[in-house]
Amino acid sequence: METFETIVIGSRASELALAQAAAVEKMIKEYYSDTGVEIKEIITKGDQIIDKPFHEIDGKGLFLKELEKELLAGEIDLAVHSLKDVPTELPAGLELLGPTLRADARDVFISLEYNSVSELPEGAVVGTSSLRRTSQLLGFRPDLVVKPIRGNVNTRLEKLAEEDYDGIVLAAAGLERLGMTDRISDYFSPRSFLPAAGQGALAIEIASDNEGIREFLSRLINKDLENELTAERTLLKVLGGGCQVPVGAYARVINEELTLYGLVGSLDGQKIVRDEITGRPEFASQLARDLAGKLKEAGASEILEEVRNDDG
Ligand SMILES: NCc1[nH]cc(CCC(=O)O)c1CC(=O)O
Repeated sequence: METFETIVIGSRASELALAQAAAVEKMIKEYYSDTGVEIKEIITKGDQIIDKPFHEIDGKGLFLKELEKELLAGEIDLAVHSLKDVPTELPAGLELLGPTLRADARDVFISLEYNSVSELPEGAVVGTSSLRRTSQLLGFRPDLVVKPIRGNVNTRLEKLAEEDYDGIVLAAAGLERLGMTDRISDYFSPRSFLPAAGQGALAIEIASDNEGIREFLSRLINKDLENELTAERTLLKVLGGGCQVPVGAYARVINEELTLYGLVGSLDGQKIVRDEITGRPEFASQLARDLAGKLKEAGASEILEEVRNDDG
């Protein structure tokens, strides 16, 4: 097997991205103590647009393009991303390695005054720009006012303190990576308030022709995690989604059985279709297709069609 003196990881320059790259660096060093790791910071287009919700910007792969150019040019060996920000289809010549690490997949509620969403007074204002979070929040509290909020995790926490939000919803994983879990007021159960496909997991992207790095990193891959994420991402893909659709997906392998939970919801939370499926982990993608079929039968396609039309 080819050995590497130094592996170059490309990362966005944000604090969260750098923390993710550092997690992969640490992991590589645990497996290969003699290999050096260098982190190359790259500013992406997505980092420069801060004033619009994700689903309004020419979204797909916004944060990835510059990193992908460097991968294809052989300037970096691998790029680390939050898996949930990686589109289900990648450009030619690039691929994801099997997953290695997943932090807490749950969404969390953060408030300076209230311990949970149920404690919020009628008409309270909750900050999120995610269609998936909006639908689920309004699904169990139709009286809430959902107000868009953007920026990185730190910016959103500042807005919570300075603007008129009673609470915000974020991913636990981001806060965990930044060492800020003490800000969390409440954790949503991932089986009832479904996270985004791949939430909390790190994706390692490589150039497909870089067989050396693929083989070198293959022992970092976690098989159960790979099946869980295959199930979640296949469900999202079959339902035709990216981060611009109100689709939730969450899978766990327990005692050699994989259970996949899926949800599609309208933006006002009035129509929510959810279901789950259990089977053998190695059939992850088939299970996801079957669950997508069940969700469609229950009305998911109509809901997604309406959301697309809403978007204009
Ligand atoms: N949508 C933005 C985004 N992309 C990745 C994370 C961090 C969590 C993760 O790695 O899944 C976040 C923040 C959030 O959703 O609160």
